Amino acid sequence: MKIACVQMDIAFGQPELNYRKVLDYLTEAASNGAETIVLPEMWNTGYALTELDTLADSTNRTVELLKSFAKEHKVNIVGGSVSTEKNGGFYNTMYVVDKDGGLVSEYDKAHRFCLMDEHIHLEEGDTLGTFELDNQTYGGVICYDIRFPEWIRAQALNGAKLVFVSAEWPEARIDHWRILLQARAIENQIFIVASNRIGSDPNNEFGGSTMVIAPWGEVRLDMKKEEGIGYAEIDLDEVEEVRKRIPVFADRREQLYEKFKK
Ligand SMILES: NC(=O)CCC(=O)C(=O)O
Repeated sequence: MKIACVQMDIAFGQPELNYRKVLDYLTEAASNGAETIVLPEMWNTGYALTELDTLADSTNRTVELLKSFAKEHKVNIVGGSVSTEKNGGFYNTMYVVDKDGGLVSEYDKAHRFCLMDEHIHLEEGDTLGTFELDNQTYGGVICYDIRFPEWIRAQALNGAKLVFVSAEWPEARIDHWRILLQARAIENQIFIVASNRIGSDPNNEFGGSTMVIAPWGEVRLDMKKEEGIGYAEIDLDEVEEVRKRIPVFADRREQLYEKFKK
């Protein structure tokens, strides 16, 4: 599978500019033969959280855009995340559409990041975020979620051989980003495909380092701070090869862990 990761700057609080830019990137990736395209976190508004009442997507605009693009270009899209308004609150929502234009996942970020005020402005999600594309199970999480190993493990235990990550991760902690992503790949023996933004907003400079990491831990793509699209070829059979080499999942002792759970 040819994967395209979009690493872009996001215009703070300016959805019109961001929708146009994302459409251009989707068009470029599809014309270069991508089968699955991955976008970063909160790409419609950035972290303009105090303005969500006027800026968040409350009309299904993002879903309609992704669905029609996917169907026309026969491409899967892991639509990063966008700020949404639904059920009387605001959410940080990842939409995934398949190449027939079907919505296969709507995942709301489960862990709110207080250093960026998410706990004040956003509701938390409570679904797992696994989904099916081309008869394979995948996982999807958003940024801060990667600090919770049990959350990614839950996705792996539910069959995800690859977990997509969409992020707005600041440069100040980019070493954590890189190490955490590699750890999540190695401990779960899965692919991690992670798209982060670059540029800055009034509060943070963002660190890029969009990466694809293989189940043995090798970095197959690292975009550093370059704006644009990074491509990688992925063969999910590698997951089984690594699990044969070191049978972590067969050796897990679930009952032992339950015994000492606090
Ligand atoms: N947007 C986010 O969730 C950022 C998470 C982050 O920066 C971290 O250190 O964790």
